Amino acid sequence: MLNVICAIIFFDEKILVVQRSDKMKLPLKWEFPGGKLEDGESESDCIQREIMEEINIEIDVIRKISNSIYDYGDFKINLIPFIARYASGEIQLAEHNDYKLLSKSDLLNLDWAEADLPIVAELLKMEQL
Ligand SMILES: Nc1nc2c([nH]c(=O)n2[C@@H]2O[C@H](COP(=O)(O)OP(=O)(O)OP(=O)(O)O)[C@@H](O)[C@H]2O)c(=O)[nH]1
Repeated sequence: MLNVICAIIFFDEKILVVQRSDKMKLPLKWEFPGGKLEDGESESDCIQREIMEEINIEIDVIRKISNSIYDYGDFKINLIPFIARYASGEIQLAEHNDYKLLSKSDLLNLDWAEADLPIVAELLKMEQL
């Protein structure tokens, strides 16, 4: 099983979501930025590294929320989400096709990677960070 860390990054009340490119696995699906945990790496180091590599910004990690295990058929993932706050830098996409800053109530309108759906549902229920 693949351990993937992702970040739900708040810019004030808005949340950053990114769209996979048509050349990636799960083409054009929306997800939270992140990536695979490397051997010996802490989850917190992993998410800060991935966000800098993919989005070019610094974040403050706040806390972990419930993980989501999903079997895509050809691979199975354990998706581990962290709530975070934007700290500094300008968004520049290295791999993704597009991004949006959305309020919580708009999240459900996207075509999400399946593994993200329980995470989006939990986020919608959350009263505060
Ligand atoms: N970063 C990220 N990955 C997710 C999410 N949801 C989800 O199913 N995934 C899947 O987790 C897998 C690992 O993420 P990745 O970004 O490191 O993988 P990748 O396919 O871009 O890289 P690869 O081509 O080297 O395998 C991807 O297949 C991706 O589709 C999510 O919210 N964020």
